[in-house]
Amino acid sequence: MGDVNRGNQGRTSMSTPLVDGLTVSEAAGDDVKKTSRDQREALPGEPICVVCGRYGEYICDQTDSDICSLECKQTLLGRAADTHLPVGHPLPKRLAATDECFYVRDSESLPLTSDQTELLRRKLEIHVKGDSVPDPILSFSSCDLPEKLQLNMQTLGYDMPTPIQMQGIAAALTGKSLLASADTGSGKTASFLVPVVSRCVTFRHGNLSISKKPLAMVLTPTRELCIQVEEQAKLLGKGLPFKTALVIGGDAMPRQLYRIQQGVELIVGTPGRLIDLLAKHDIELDDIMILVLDEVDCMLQKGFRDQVMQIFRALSQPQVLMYSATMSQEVEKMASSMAKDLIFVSIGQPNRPSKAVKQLAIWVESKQKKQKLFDILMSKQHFLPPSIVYVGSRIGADLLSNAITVTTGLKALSIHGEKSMKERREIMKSFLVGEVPLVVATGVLGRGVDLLGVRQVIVFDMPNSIKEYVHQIGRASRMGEDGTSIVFVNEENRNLFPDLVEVLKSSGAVIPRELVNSRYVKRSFPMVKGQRKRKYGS
Ligand SMILES: Nc1ncnc2c1ncn2[C@@H]1O[C@H](COP(=O)(O)OP(=O)(O)OP(=O)(O)O)[C@@H](O)[C@H]1O
Repeated sequence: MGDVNRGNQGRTSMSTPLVDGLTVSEAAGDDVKKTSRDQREALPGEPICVVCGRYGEYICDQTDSDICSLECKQTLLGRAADTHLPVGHPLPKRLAATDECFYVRDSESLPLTSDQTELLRRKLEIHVKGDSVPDPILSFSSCDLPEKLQLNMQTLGYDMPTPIQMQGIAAALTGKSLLASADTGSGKTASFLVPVVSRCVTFRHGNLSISKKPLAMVLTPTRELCIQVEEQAKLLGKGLPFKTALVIGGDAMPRQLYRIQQGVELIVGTPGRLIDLLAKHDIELDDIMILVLDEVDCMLQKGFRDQVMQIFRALSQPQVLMYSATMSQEVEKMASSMAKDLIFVSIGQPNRPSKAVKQLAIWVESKQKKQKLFDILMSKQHFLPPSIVYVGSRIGADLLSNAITVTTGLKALSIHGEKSMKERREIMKSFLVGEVPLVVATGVLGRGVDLLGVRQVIVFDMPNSIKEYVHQIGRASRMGEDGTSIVFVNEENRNLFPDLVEVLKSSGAVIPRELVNSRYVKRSFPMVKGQRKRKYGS
């Protein structure tokens, strides 16, 4: 039978082949859980089922994965059979079901009553604003996505939608424009790519003309993020009439142009290179029906805003999907002016760091920062590679990465906007495959990039805004997995003290004494009777 008991967890291997009627293995006993519904939720520290996230009571003998029931074993084996992930692509991730009532199987996906919808939104902290906002979807199979797209999603391990996907996909599929915010690492990319792929494929199937003008465009602030979004779009659109073109600086323009001329459904690019391309070549954009602004608050900031608006004006009133983990009223205002009848979606509280990242703020004078960093990197207890160190300048990144290697012997590489695209790609690759344990980066890696495996971020130079800090430490956790961040702070960062204290407080992190006592921070401790009032402010 090949039964296995794993340590003191008392779990058994599930080795009986699953056939109709579900024969039960002797080892697993008569009371083996047949469906995931029969299984309880996992307690903290217990193994979880790789399929549904409940208690992983058994070990699948064929894949060695934790599973909760015969039903999930069957799903797992079915998935393994048609999984053809590209080389180097991470294995599908585990997503823990957070609420049993809401993650339901497809056959049970009946429309919700309005009370249920309200309860669901309240439980998952889904906030919506706008006219005729559709109900969130409960499963990917409930919203008429092309079958091949659903298969591709399964291959990627997307079994259940995350809250932003539940509401974002439902809203985007109506064709309405959307401004959405949700935590870093919570699945926003698929939340816009799934409707993009679905709408493009449906359009192509319904319009058999020979013209293959682009139908959708995704704009992001950095080349790294564009590369990643395009890669994900390719995986989702595999086997479908869905081709993509990557339009970023540093790569040869003729090749990019050639791809577009051959016919693509989606263009992913940075605004600068796109404008360059559009100015020099005749690219017809009149079929573009969806424009995505990823990291929208950054894209509508000075620096990008004019370029983005120039591109927007060249399109014929597309659906606009705008996403970020951080928002502001100004962004809301601008977004409303770009799209009529906008739907607003936010999950949890905007502008707060992911709760999965444990933050540590350390007060360090600027002159001591390097030594402090070396101490951390040389401590087995505190250095948790692979890690990213964020600095404020390109030269700073080069100097610090060299100093790290010389002083600690660790292989550290720098990545920033002055390096060639070839170099940037190679560094990213060696970092992601584990050849390099540490990367020292500027803001080019600060937003959006999904650095699977990274569980530690060290913010060596505090960025210019608390929002960038939220994005940077967000690299330490994807899909709610635990991560840690360390930030060095001193008097030079006083402009950000009030915001930083707010963010640390809201996450339950310890606030350094120097910050608590700083005159730049408004203290909210009650005054003791008779105590003299202190003045705060600059
Ligand atoms: N439904 C899902 N089930 C399992 N994994 C998912 C699901 N949706 C997305 N993921 C994975 O979760 C990870 C994080 O997703 P993503 O990069 O889209 O986060 P994000 O919200 O855009 O974060 P950021 O704000 O940092 O850009 C990715 O590795 C992605 O493949």
